[in-house]
Amino acid sequence: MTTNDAPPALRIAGLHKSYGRPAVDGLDLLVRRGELYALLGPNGAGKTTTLRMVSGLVAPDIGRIEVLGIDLAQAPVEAKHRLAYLPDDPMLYGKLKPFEYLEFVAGLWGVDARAAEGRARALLDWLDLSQHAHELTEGFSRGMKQKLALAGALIHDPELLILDEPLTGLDAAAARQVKDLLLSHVAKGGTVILTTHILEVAERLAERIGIIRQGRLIAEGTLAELRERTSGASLEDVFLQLTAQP
Ligand SMILES: Nc1ncnc2c1ncn2[C@@H]1O[C@H](COP(=O)(O)OP(=O)(O)OP(=O)(O)O)[C@@H](O)[C@H]1O
Repeated sequence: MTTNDAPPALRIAGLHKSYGRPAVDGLDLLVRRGELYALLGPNGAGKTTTLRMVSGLVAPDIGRIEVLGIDLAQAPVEAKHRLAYLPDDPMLYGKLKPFEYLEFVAGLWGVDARAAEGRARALLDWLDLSQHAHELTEGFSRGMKQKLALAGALIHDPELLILDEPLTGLDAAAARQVKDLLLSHVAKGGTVILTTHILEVAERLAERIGIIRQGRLIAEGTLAELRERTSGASLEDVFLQLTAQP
């Protein structure tokens, strides 16, 4: 099977989830392998709920999710092994040091200890956390915790990386490190799906952008394609036009 025949990184069809009112309301989405895809939408549009369903943390009411061609409902363990999900409020274990945390996460994924050690070192170096290797994470700043959680998400080298607001609260240097890491993941053939309210991030990083409103995909394309659909000059103009009520 060639790469072109390979199933997409993510295929979502007819996805619904209601909490009394619909949070996700008939969502269809396709993300190709090797793509960096940004999912945008106003507050409460259903972005986090979608990502949580794709990660297997929340069960859909109706709909189908395929991760790299694997049906999440039929083979949840196999599908979840191929992805990593970084929530916007990741949980770390405060009494662990960065290496211990990464070793622990690697163990959960069944990564060989030696491979995990090398990978942990490389990730901590990349994210500029090596000088804090001997400190407990409970003393880390929010940005440092976020970077360590990202390292944890990458420790088993997932093909599909799903991130909810990965750059919120990071300073300029940390944001650059994280962006470079995401671009490198994609350059190596991995896929990244992220949500962000920082439109500049989507503008600069994403190959394609999907905009959801009230649980449905209302527009999708490259920035140039989205601009063509509207009279917007910037992504902010496009976003505000497309998501304006009603
Ligand atoms: N566990 C839950 N229980 C009840 N309602 C929920 C739950 N999770 C999400 N919702 C509701 O579903 C809707 C979509 O929420 P969701 O968090 O997916 O939106 P979002 O696009 O990620 O928003 P934001 O940009 O503000 O993070 C909202 O109305 C929210 O209140």
